[in-house]
Amino acid sequence: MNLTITDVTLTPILVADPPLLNTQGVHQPYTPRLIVEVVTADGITGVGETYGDAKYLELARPFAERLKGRQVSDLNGLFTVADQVAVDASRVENAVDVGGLRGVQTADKLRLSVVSGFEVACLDALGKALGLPVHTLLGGKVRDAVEYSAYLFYKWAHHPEGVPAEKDDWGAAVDPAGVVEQARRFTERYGFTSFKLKGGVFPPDQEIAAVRALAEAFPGHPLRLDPNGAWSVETSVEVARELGDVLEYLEDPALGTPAMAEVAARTGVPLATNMCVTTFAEIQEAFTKGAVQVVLSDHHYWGGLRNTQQLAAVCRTFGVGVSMHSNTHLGISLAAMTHVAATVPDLHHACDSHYPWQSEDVLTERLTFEGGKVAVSDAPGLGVELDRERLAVLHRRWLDDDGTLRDRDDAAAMRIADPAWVTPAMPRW
Ligand SMILES: O=C([O-])C(=O)C[C@H](O)[C@@H](O)C(=O)[O-]
Ligand SMILES: [Mg+2]
Repeated sequence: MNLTITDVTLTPILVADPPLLNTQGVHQPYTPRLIVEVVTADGITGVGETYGDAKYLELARPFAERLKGRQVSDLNGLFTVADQVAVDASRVENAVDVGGLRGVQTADKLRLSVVSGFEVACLDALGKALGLPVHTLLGGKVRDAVEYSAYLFYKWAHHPEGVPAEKDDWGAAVDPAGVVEQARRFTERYGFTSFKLKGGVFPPDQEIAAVRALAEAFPGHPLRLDPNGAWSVETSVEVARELGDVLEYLEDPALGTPAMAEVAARTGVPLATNMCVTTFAEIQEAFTKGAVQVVLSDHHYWGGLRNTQQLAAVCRTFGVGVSMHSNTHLGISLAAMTHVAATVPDLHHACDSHYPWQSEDVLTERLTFEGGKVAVSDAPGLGVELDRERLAVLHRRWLDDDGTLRDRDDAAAMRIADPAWVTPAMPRW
């Protein structure tokens, strides 16, 4: 068996995205992703997926060059390679990530997000070469299916008039009744039993009313609300007081570890984060201050599936819960999330996934949710197959774009509907 990497292909694509609202603005009609393929000397191809914005692409290209001649099994070496790739200072100075939804941008965060795509591709190739599923390479699954939550968004019925976009059949959700209707569709289509509402869009009293309506429609089901740090400490404490009896956790109510610690000290509602703890360096302060009770891991942020396991071990050590965060992603990443989640012993919360919002994919067969769960594949590697025709179509869309959609910009998308829109100063309420 020859595990030497002989070729690496990077395919940036644009995938359809519905008009989902968050505190920064609204999703653009198409969003960039990067598909990574590594090929071994034996002709085995492994696939990975990560962010596709220009700042990731410009790191992924020199990274890919350095991989040729290395072994797909040399996963630790990926971090050494990442350190050799220079990050342009302008990419990290005063910059925020994912439209401001992932905290402050750093060179490390950029590098780790790139490593994650390659690590998954290497694990897929290695698994295929050995005839073993990725979860076995990670030490073995402790469950046969991974539970996901319904990721509810306030949304418009369609993108603004005149903007080229794919249609979606979810309808609008801009009030409590719309949110409950969307939740019903999620349960009918996918069987989800827990619900997360993306907040920070409307004033808190309206979002409290939406969560109350969900609690009434789905009594006893786990509920979460995530305003992406849009509230002051006082507002966060007030919302926690109002919704404490129905929330499984409140996600990033306030921005930054000190504010989260203050909120945590003043409420009994557990706080979750994918904003103030997104790297190992941020753990110590947050955990010693008791700022978060649940960390939402994300293998793209943390540098891959093995780092996600390490994060879970640190959380376990400190008695902090762990679950999973999601941005827009396709089936390769859902498969990767499912493999790693299957190996984490104490995963007590359903994971987030945007996948139901994605009508397009690059796989020959979409992954499915049964009873809100994705079955853990025992096929070699990730257990997914690339649909090269679809990949080519979505890449063509990326090639044809004049640059406006190649970098995610929720504020720019919002300005099309509301020219006066400026990214809100935080805290917004
Ligand atoms: O949990 C979160 O904070 C997110 O999922 C961030 C995402 O970027 C989401 O808010 C979105 O895509 O609008
Ligand atoms: Mg969040």
